Order: sequence, then C-alpha cells, then structure tokens
Amino acid sequence: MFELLGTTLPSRLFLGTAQYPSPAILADAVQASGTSVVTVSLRREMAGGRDGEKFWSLIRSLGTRILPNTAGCHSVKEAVTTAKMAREVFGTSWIKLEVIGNHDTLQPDVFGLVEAARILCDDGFAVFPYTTDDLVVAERLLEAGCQTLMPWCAPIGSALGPVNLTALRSMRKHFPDVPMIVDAGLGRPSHAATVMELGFDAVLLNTAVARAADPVGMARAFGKAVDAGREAFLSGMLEPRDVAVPSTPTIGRAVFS
Ligand SMILES: CC(=O)[C@@H](O)[C@H](O)COP(=O)(O)O
Repeated sequence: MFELLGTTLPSRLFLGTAQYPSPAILADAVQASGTSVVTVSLRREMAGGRDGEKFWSLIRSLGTRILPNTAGCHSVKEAVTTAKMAREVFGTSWIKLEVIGNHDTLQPDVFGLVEAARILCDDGFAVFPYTTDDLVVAERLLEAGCQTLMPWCAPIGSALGPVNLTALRSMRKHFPDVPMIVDAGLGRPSHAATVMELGFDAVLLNTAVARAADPVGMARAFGKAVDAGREAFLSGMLEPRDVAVPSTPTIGRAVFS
C-alpha cells in the first residue's frame, strides 16, 4: 500500500496509456500490471484526433485513479491551460506537469516548470512535476507548493534506464520525506527494481510496456519488479564489499589426511 496525498494506492507502479497496439491491449496491460494510477495526455490525445469521448470513457472504465498529464506542452501558458482542461474532463486536481524545453531530448524546461507549478499549486492543483534530478530545481518546486516530485530516469521513450544513479541517490537522500516517483526512460523491469531499491516511492512508465512485443506480459513483469524492489528496500540490503567473505562456515571442516 502506498499513501499518497491522502489517497491509499494498492500499487507503486504508474502506467502511461499511449502507444498501445489497441484499446483492448491497453486495458489488459493495465489489469496485468496491477497499477492503480494511469496517466493520460490530454493534449496528445486530442491532437491525435482520436475518438475523444470514446477514449476518455475507456480510461475511466479502467477502475484506476487518473493522473492527467501535460505531455507535449512547450510553454507555461500551454501547460496551465491544458491542466485546467484536464481538471474539467477528469474531475481531478491531480496533474502530472510537463513543460518540455528541448525537442531532441524532451528535457523539461525547469524554469517554465517552476513557474507553471506555482500557478497551478496556487489554483488548488496537486502538481506532480516531471523534472530533472537537479536538487536546486527540486527545492524550487517544493517552495512553489508541490508535494511530490517526479525526477527523470532517462529521456522519455529512450528505455535507457537510470543513467545517473548517483544523482537519483542524492535526490532520495536530500528529500527523505517527499513522495518521489521516478518517471520516464525506464526500459526493463530491472530498471524499475533498481530505483525502487534506492527507496523511491513509485515509478511511472509507458513506452517500455506499450511498445513491448507482448505489452500485457511486460506490464505484469514491471508490476512484479516494482514490488520486488520495494520489498528489497524495506528488507535491508547488504552493502557491496571488495573482499570475499565465505558464505559457509570455515570452522568444523572435515579434515582429510
Ligand atoms: C506517459 C508519460 O507521461 C510519459 O511522458 C512518461 O514520461 C513516460 O516515459 P516513458 O515512455 O519513457 O516510460
């Protein structure tokens, strides 16, 4: 169980809803993963000309909490407007805030992010900011009113996994009480387990499941990896050592002469 902003979530895996081969596979993947939160891009789905209301109904029918996002927004104004539309469409004040600053890396524009976060927090939103692993930016987001952080793992869609474990470790250490969901760039279940072992509260991913050869199987695998990583974190892992330490007793060995 995961207590997040006064809500109890049964799973620590958040799943994106884009790029699945079909709506039926999306629904099956969500179920197989055990996720309790799905994120949906208002702007991208509308721009894609999907059958709007039909897609929103499918999302609502999944039985999970919905975390709308501002994916595809490149300015503060665009992100704020999209967040307000999402609040109306889905009846939630939760918003995953993305303000993209670079076309190639899809890196967040951290200046615009802080500005948009402040506007939305002041307007009563619970803002989940998609950010880098920069500690100063994280401080500014918290000062702006965010109660959660979503540090990146790697560029969106890259499947690279945690490219800067040292920075992620440092984020966790500096903000031990802030719920942190590692977002984007996870490619394999082992990546999810790795960040959960560091003590992060949850992970959010999309591409690695939606574009897998078998999205339903991959969704299930990610669900298990998130649980395994969390349990390992809670169980107290050994620190790696440079020297060998026998794992079987060395006293009382049989002597052959
Ligand atoms: C769906 C969504 O919100 C993505 O923008 C998110 O950041 C996931 O990234 P991946 O697709 O790399 O998992």
